[in-house]
Amino acid sequence: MTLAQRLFRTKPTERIVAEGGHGEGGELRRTMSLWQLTLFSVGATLGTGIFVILGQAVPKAGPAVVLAFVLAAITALFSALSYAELAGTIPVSGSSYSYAYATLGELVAWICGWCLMLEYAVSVAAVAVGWGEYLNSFLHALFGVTLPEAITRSPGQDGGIVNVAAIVIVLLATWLLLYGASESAMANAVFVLIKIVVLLFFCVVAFSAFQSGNFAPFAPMGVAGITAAASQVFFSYIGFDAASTAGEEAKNPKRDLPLAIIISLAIVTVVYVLVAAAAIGAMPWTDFNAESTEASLAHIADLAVGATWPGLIVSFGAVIAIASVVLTVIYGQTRILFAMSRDGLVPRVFQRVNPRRQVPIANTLIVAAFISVLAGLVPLGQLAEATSIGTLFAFAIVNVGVLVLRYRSPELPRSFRVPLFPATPVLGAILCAVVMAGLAGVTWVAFGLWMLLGLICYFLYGYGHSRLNGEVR
Ligand SMILES: NC(=[NH2+])NCCC[C@H](N)C(=O)O
Repeated sequence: MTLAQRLFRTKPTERIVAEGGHGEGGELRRTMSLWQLTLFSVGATLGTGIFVILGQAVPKAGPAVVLAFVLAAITALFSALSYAELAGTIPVSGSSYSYAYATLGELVAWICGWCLMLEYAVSVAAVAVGWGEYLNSFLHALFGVTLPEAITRSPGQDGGIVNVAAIVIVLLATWLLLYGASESAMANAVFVLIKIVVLLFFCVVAFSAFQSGNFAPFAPMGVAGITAAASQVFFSYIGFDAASTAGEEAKNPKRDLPLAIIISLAIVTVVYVLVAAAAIGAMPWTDFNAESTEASLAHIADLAVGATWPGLIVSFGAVIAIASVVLTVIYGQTRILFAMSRDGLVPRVFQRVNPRRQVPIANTLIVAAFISVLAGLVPLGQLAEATSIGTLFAFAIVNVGVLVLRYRSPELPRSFRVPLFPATPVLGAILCAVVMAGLAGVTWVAFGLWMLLGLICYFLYGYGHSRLNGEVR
């Protein structure tokens, strides 16, 4: 087999599907229903983006931040449709990694899996840091005390030594995941309902102090401001694809995965646009401070009512909301590694399943340890951007994957088809590239280094251990 043949060999779709659910030592269990999958995706999506990043995006676009949310949603929608098609065709746990393996070959699949580590593991670390801030705002509103900065901030942020709060939430989520996927999904469902109710509560409170004058001038920074804000808030939409990592634990994946992906994106978009409009209506945009990572929604709720209890409720909602992001995204990361391990591209320990719990225990513990170190020690502002660039790259690959699979295997049964093919996936890939282009230069450099590291790992390990070695396609 030549080098090129090895790098671009694909794994047959039927074989990927047939291997679904099987791990070493045990099987994953199919327990998740459509609504659990939908809440899983909402759980992985709705979090720091609206509770923390909204406050930082407003100064970029002014009241037109509402449009920035719509623009980011449209970008996400194209990719969501492509995800839906591939998730319905190849319903396994590896998400875009597995789709790339079936369509674009082993090397691209590896690169995609490597990007997913930015989307999942690295983003959890970023999100866990936001959790500490809302925890403090909650404790402050309830008891008038806050935890010392030394243990709620990362080194490099003022006063931070180790972000113990971020580590604690990662460990709590891990503990729940070790219990089992269906227990985790149940807990997540409760968390998601709480966060949606709290955000609706915020809307009611903020709309009660609504000043339509706050919306004029609507776009003080012009179109450039809106697109800059859209690139930033794109982070808040990442996660609608989380259901695609649960393909091997879904009861009826072919029907439910596409639906879960699209419904969750719709829910999240409506909530974001409402919350953004309510927030601007209640507080003049010039009062938002880009530097502050302070619990901005809680502050607005307090202002709107002139009391401190609304902020207490909002902070509580944020603590729960962000916890559910941490939970679902760690889950996703473990299942992606599970799929990669089954293909031999990462060590076998990641596919070992505990037969009693039906959970990949060692895998979960390794992932949790890695994320804890990252969350505790790395200042994560920039990591959020690294997450976005990696995610957009993976999304672009999914869009291309739809095109390739339609031409190469038109006969495959597809439970969902993107409308207006081929325009939709082509536009989807272009939009990803456009948003990527809007990210900062340092983010690109970091991304380049990350990719280089990934290639080194692939050639040192995956290339030689791939299960496809010895087979040519
Ligand atoms: N793969 C993921 N779902 N990562 C988490 C993304 C962050 C999430 N959208 C938030 O706003 O908090």
